[in-house]
Amino acid sequence: MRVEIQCVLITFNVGRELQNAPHYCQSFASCCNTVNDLGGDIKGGGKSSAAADKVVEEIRAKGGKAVANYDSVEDGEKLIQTALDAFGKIGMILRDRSFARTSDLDWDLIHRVHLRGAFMVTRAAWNHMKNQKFGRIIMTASTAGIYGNFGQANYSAAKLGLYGLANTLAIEGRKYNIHCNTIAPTAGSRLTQSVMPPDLVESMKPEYVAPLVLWLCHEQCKENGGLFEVGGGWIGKLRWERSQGHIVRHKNQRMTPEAVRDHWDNICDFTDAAKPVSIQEGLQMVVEVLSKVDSEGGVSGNPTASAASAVGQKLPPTSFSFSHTQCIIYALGVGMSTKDPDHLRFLYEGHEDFSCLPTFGVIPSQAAMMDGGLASVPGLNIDFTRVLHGEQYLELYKPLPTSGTLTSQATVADVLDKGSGAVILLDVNTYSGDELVCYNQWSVFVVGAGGFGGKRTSDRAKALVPPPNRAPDAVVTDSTTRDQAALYRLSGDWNPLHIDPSFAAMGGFKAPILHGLCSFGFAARHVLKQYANNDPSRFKAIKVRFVKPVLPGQSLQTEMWKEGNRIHIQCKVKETDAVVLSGAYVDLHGAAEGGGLQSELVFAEIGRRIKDLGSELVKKVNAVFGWEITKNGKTAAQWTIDLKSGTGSLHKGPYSGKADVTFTVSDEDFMEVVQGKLNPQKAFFAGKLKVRGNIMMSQKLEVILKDYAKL
Ligand SMILES: CCCCCCC[C@@H](O)CC(=O)SCCNC(=O)CCNC(=O)[C@H](O)C(C)(C)COP(=O)(O)OP(=O)(O)OC[C@H]1O[C@@H](n2cnc3c(N)ncnc32)[C@H](O)[C@@H]1OP(=O)(O)O
Repeated sequence: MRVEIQCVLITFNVGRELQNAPHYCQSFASCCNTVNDLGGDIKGGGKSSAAADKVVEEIRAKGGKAVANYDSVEDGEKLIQTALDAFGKIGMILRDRSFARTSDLDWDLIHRVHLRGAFMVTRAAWNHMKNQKFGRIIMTASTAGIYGNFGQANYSAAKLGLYGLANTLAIEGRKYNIHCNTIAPTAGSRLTQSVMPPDLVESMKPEYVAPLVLWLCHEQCKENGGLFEVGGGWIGKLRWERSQGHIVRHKNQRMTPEAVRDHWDNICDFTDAAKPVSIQEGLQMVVEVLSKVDSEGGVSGNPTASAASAVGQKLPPTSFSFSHTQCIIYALGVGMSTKDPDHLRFLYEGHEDFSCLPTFGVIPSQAAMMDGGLASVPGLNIDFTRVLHGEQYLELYKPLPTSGTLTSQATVADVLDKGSGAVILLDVNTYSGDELVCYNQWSVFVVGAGGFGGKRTSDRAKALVPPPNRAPDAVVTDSTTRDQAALYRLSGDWNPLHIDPSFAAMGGFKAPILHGLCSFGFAARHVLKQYANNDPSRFKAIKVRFVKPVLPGQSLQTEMWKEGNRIHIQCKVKETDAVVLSGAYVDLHGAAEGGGLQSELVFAEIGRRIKDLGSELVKKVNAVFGWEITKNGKTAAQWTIDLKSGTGSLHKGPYSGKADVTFTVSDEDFMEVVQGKLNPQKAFFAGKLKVRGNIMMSQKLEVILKDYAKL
């Protein structure tokens, strides 16, 4: 296509891109040209009229009209005046990028020439264009500005600044028929000829750029505000594309960097991307977002519908990698100390039985809650300054490793309206590869967020179990330290509620409070020591309700009731006698599992041995062989045994039940156990007293022997 342009053309900083233009483009010849070039060398120094004069000569030789101008483009008025003096009108401004390369430090020079220069010249021309109701402005940007280019920060910024300028000029000029477009040419120039191979410079001839400029300047061309890459005979248009994005905050909530991180993939997903062309379109999206957030309910709004919609939602899965360091920090966090030699196996990675405390099982799943996971669930508009830990259930399916990577998947199991607060139940499964390692149920109490008309109870909630109505079987008292929370938080619960006095005050506490899971860890290890010889493989599950806050430095008193494999627990703060953990229990795996036998002795044999101890201890109960254990005239247990079948029954209170057990024990050890000299639990765990068969029965024996020792 041949483009005929009847116009006044001003070129500034002409450079090589247009030096040869008159040779191939007749259109220059048909214009009235004002050719500007400062004539600098590529470092911005020097001054020569050669470049501008050469172009003027060539245009004139083609029969065109041209005048040269050698002023700096900052003197835009002088340049425009040159055009007006010569031709009496202003048409098009061509911005070329024949800019001498300079150092990064010379920011001001680059900006003055490219950005400020464009501003000055355009401003000088603007009113003339407005008056004549026609204008075509071409900003010459650079791919260095569009894409960036190593070492060209100042140049890139100035060049893309031209595009920003052009965008606004396109809007402001539209009604005066002033169009402003931007080109980013790839062309051989004074700038690039020193760095490009000659044949490439040749193929990037200015002749392959100028026709685009001429078309954009044509009065028939409607293009306005466009950005074009051009070079080597190819032209492409660029535009903005915006991903659908993702809303990362909820009503009445802080927007957190964690939420941004967790939704990064959504934010950057260009599926169904929009192509906004105006700031209004951009704003429209923000308005839509605001109305979506505002219409959200949630536990702190008026949320029946949206809170219900949160149920069943999955939080982003999280991965948690740990080594022995995290296991040890956790053990210290829940009060383990080298003062107690039994604790060494949890504190020293070189210990032959080095183990991870079972309650460490809450830590991998905690990552799923804490790191913005909970904040990301629509409908749960949680005010995190009002969050308290309400309850926790943990069940292990295998002993925890001391290092590895575990992944956790959390689901909102239910949202309850407790009047004074809302309770969010979260089920979290934690896996090692495909294998389920543990399950947690978190119960998050959001103070003051109740009263939204939701349901009060849930069959999804792990039930609390009250302790038996008797004095506890065992009590362990342990002190937390003033820095207990500061230490515990290193395991990943960075909630400022536990360390920052001003944050604690916002929640209505006079001082930072201890993490619920810290007290939980204390109580669990008390049970593990008391009833499982600190053997983590005995731990099965734990359930706890946090009834009142504990302050770091207070002493925790764990009361325990043993009912078979279930150890009921309740914790008090010793200084205040306030119950802080209630309805709680730890389930243990049966002690006898895997015990094995070397030789077998049936009840009859036990009875015989007990009988040998003396008549006060053993009596024949009935025709069937039997015995009872008494001391000081009181009966601890009555057992009967069917000699023929080798099975027996226990009669008395909680011990009653069918017995079907065999024992292995040396005479001496058995005597010591019965006489209370050897702790039955220790004997049991030391392998001196082995039980096989009905596990409940073995537990009962332990209790019977313990009771006997008490008598
Ligand atoms: C990313 C986030 C996930 C991570 C979460 C954990 C982050 C941690 O950093 C935070 C912590 O560790 S906080 C420290 C540990 N927790 C505490 O100290 C809370 C102590 N408990 C309390 O203060 C009150 O029980 C209190 C304030 C909870 C409730 O007291 P009241 O408002 O007086 O309630 P009450 O009148 O006694 O009972 C009303 C209904 O609520 C039920 N309820 C009470 N305590 C509950 C609790 N702890 N958990 C769940 N439900 C509880 C009651 O049963 C009652 O309901 P219903 O009538 O149906 O039985």
